[in-house]
Amino acid sequence: MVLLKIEGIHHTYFTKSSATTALSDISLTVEEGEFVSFLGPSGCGKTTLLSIIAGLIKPTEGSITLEDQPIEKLKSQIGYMLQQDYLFPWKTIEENILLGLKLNNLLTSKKKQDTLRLLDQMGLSGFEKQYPSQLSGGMRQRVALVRTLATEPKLLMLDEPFSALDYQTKLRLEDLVSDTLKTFHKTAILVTHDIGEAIAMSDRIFLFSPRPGKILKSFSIPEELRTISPFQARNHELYPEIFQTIWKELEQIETNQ
Ligand SMILES: Nc1ncnc2c1ncn2[C@@H]1O[C@H](COP(=O)(O)OP(=O)(O)OP(=O)(O)O)[C@@H](O)[C@H]1O
Repeated sequence: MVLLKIEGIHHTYFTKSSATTALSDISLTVEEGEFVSFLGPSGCGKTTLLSIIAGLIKPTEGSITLEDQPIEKLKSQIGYMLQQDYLFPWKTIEENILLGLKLNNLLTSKKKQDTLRLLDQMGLSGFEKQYPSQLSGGMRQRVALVRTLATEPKLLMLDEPFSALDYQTKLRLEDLVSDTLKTFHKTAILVTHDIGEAIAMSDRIFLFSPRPGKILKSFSIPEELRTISPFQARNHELYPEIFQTIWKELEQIETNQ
């Protein structure tokens, strides 16, 4: 079933003296439970597209629907995990993860129990009363994931959520995020510069051209990789071949620039 439908998106930023076209003719669909990645050169409009999907920017042209309804009406159904965790430093971990539920008047004792159980599943039991500054970067990103999942969003936007982490933590977190999203059958869009991460985590990858961003190609990841963990996928015999194919496409893009 199609969850997200993007049709004919164009976007131009206008300032007093200039007009910058960031996106041109973007159309795609994302199925419920699917994990897709946006991969492309810096400045090709990936963040602009995420902001449009999130309903934060109105596109110059085109439409976006979530379950056939205009996205503007469904902003609360979208969850975020960003490069920075944006946890409130003066609130405890428990207060941070329950904040979204509280603000949306959704906090019940059952929801609280479910959210604390999720924190436990993330290996963070015992840290409820601690403050973000007492946790490592990887732990804070796990807290951010619990906070995001607590409100049960239909669509998750992951904007380079692992890029500020050290390599080992990043690999571990990729596995944890992938496993959690599969368990909850969540739909997600990942923006990344990391080809390996996109291959290891995604069902499909959309490759963007330089600005104005267009979708040049989409790659469907073979089932053999999709049914194993990202770490295992990075070690699968099919992985280097897919990596090479995407690498060559990106090189081609640079040559044509
Ligand atoms: N508020 C704005 N006003 C004017 N131009 C903007 C604005 N925001 C982004 N742009 C321009 O639009 C283009 C796309 O920017 P965007 O941040 O979406 O790209 P990106 O692919 O996410 O980049 P990166 O990978 O470096 O994060 C860039 O040329 C950028 O300079």
